[in-house]
Amino acid sequence: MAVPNDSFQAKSEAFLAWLKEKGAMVNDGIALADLRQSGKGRGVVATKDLAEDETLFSIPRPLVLTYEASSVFAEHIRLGNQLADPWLNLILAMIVEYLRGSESQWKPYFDVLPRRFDSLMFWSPSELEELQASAVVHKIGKEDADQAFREHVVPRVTCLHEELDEDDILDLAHRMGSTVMSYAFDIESDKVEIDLDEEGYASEDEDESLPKGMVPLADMLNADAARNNARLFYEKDELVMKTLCPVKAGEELFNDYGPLPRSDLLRRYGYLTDNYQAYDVTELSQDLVVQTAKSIEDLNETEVESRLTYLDFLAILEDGYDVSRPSADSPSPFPPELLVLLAMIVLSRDEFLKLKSREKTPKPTMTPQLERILLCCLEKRQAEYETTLEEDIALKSTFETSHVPERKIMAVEVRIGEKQVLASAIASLRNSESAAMTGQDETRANKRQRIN
Ligand SMILES: C[S@@+](CC[C@H](N)C(=O)[O-])C[C@H]1O[C@@H](n2cnc3c(N)ncnc32)[C@H](O)[C@@H]1O
Repeated sequence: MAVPNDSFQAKSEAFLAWLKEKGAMVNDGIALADLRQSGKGRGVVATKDLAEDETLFSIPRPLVLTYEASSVFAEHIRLGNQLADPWLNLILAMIVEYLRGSESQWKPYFDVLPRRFDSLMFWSPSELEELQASAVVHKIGKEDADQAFREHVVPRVTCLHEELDEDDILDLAHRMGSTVMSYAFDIESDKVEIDLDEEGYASEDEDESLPKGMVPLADMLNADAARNNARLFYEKDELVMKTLCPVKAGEELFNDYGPLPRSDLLRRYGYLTDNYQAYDVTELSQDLVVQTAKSIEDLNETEVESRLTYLDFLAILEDGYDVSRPSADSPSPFPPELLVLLAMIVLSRDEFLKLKSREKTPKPTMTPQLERILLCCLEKRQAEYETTLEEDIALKSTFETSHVPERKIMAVEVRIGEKQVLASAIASLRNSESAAMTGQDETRANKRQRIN
């Protein structure tokens, strides 16, 4: 008896048929699989053993959904109505193409894109409360997105669809905005050289300015931190997904979404896996750091302000500083920018003026004075969470035997990760404090011995 072709599977098949009809090449050793059982939606899996550097599929550039390729672009050029923001442009293009229904060449693609999201934008206030003091709660940006959509997207869509009211358009904008956030690629042209760091990531500024595009099928690959085995290459006429290592039949193909802390993974993609634990961070706000330093060191308000203004002028002042888990590559949990900020605000006035005259900053070197301030910052930060790490670990152990909503489980994982980062940074500072005290005791004992 034939297996019933549910609409999920039928949509996947129609999507693949559409791709091939439009000139995409798809390796017959891969399949677009139904991974809903493991909570991953669709994913790409190997159906045969694949070699390293093997082409999985290639997508002709005209199939990539970009603002420039969409039907709205020519209209905006005619009206002089373009936006400078590449994200808003793509969201607008997606809305307009989606509303064209079967008139749009991308209709079979929209049929496999999600309508429901677990990213933080869609969490209720009570679900967000489970994240406690995580700084990610302040980075969701729903109000800012609403404002940008009202100002730029709603009027442009209304011009084309008078039948839609503002709320309908806002809902669509959030849906497309979240799709773009978790599916879009930075589209490198085959000509432009961009600066990539050692791990192959563009800097945040480069990232923001690159045009954004939706690459059908390339965005059906899931990701799981260290399990990355495929990558998209930007060639002249097409975008090509290739294996990075040999892949066995039955294994899933994973793209790389970047070294994201689990809080950000949840914010942008709405899922978590343990493999991202290594990237967890907890944020110390500039305000917390500055206020703590002021109160411990009894610093002068005006002096501190002048140091902050100077760091801002040098473009090295941040709103928040990520404390991370120490690793072999980066053994200190504290970013150099945080040490520079602290070193700068505790400098004497003379030393500050000397550095300023040469447009310099202090070296990011840890000192006992900075350690004392940081320890106090971390303890204050720890107290901002409503429960302790131990309480959360005990709570997590009850999840196996009781039914708990998925979003709550993910929130508890995120706050456990952040509290572990805090606990480990606090332990490292306390160890260093007690090592310094032992060192002082030994020096004193040695002196005494010499005197006796
Ligand atoms: C670029 S899409 C990948 C294709 C997606 N699975 C689909 O069905 O359309 C990114 C989304 O896939 C899901 N995802 C990716 N990797 C995952 C993983 N390792 N575990 C669970 N969900 C994952 C998340 O919902 C994420 O927002």
